Amino acid sequence: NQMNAQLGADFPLFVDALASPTPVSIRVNPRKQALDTTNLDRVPWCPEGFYLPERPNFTVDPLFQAGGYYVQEASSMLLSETIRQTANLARPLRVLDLCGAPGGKSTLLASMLTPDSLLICNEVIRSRVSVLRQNIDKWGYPNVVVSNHDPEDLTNLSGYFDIILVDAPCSGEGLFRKDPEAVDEWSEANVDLCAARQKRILAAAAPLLDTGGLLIYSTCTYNTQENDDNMRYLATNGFKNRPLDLPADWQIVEKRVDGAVGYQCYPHRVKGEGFFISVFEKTSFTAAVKLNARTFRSIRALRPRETASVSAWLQHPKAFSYWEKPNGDVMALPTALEKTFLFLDSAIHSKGFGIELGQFKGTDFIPSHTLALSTAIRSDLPGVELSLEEALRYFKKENLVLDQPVKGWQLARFGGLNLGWMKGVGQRVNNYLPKDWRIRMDIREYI
Ligand SMILES: C[S@@+](CC[C@H](N)C(=O)[O-])C[C@H]1O[C@@H](n2cnc3c(N)ncnc32)[C@H](O)[C@@H]1O
Repeated sequence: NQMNAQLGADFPLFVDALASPTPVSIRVNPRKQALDTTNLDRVPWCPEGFYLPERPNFTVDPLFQAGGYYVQEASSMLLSETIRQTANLARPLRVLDLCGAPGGKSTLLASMLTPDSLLICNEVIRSRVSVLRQNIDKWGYPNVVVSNHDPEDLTNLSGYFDIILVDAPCSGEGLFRKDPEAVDEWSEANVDLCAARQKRILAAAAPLLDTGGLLIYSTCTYNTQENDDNMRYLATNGFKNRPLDLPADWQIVEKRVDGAVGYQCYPHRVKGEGFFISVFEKTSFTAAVKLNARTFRSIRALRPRETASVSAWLQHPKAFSYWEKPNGDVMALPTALEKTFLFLDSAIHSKGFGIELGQFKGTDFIPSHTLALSTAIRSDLPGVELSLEEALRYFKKENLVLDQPVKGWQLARFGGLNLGWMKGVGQRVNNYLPKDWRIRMDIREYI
């Protein structure tokens, strides 16, 4: 009934669209270009977004496992055009993705920012942080931090950010076609709960922005109790709405509420699911918190000899400083962001920043999987280009038997992208894929 009232004459088209197949779309990683996109249709509002003619099994595509692309619903890529029209992307920005897991919009944001920008990807639900961490590791950008905080718990970062994305937990009406579980979870009581929760998240996000900073509020629902009421809440609580200029042929609907405008994708108008987005600029002021941390809490700087050995794994070794955690993990921090990380180290519980390089074991250095996937790794390290069958066996964590014997640390590669580490010992090649990255499905029909 709500949708009927909202859409009027369009309602039957909307119902028909819900019964039609879900479009499949991906967004490529601009720093790991390996996928041939020449024959793919483009997502109009995102230069890296493409539609696939059908849904392949992504798990068994090594390019997907290597972070060459992310599988993302097309409407939500509207974030790309939204940011392009409202932010100055040429300068370093501090960006917070407050409701981050599983990381779709985080990886989109990472792709758009300058390398000396900071992106914090936060997720409050602890069990969802590991999938976020894994997707961020796959994407491979050194300027991204993962954190696990309740939005109300980030007051140390008051006045700190240029952009905050609140991609809010919502009633999910826009996902009814793609995800039948979203239908079962819907109830009027849940809409009430989501609307109130979103308001609490927006209220917690507001003080974290600098004056003039952008608050981007998005949901995957059509519900006016969520989208409209929260736009109204922002417009009357220290924020000025920032309209976008979207071409009419994109068929994205403008939703006006008391002079503020948000943008709604409907599945009968766009090739994508239901999605809503709006942008607000902060007009009020919140004082920043001063923390005078002079040293990191627990990591120690590596000695010059250790630094010389580990820095050789990176393409631009001088762009990083080198550190060790108490558990022996060696990390590289981008020097442009060292002061920022020092501040963050005392301000938030981070689930890792910089690049985890690996660990010293006696005279050897065991490189980490994160390093293999990082865009900062040296491009001329020894490696072996695997066939599809070998790559899938690699992801099953099998020890490969290669045509040519190899010695020492080798990158397993596919389509030019790094998949992870192997080590040649005599005739054998040991597989260093971490256990929790192993694919569990039966690969026999794909090789
Ligand atoms: C729509 S999803 C985010 C999707 C993600 N931005 C992406 O593009 O992949 C909303 C996220 O908010 C988180 N969440 C749930 N309750 C929350 C709360 N009270 N505060 C902040 N985030 C919350 C959920 O765990 C979920 O990961």
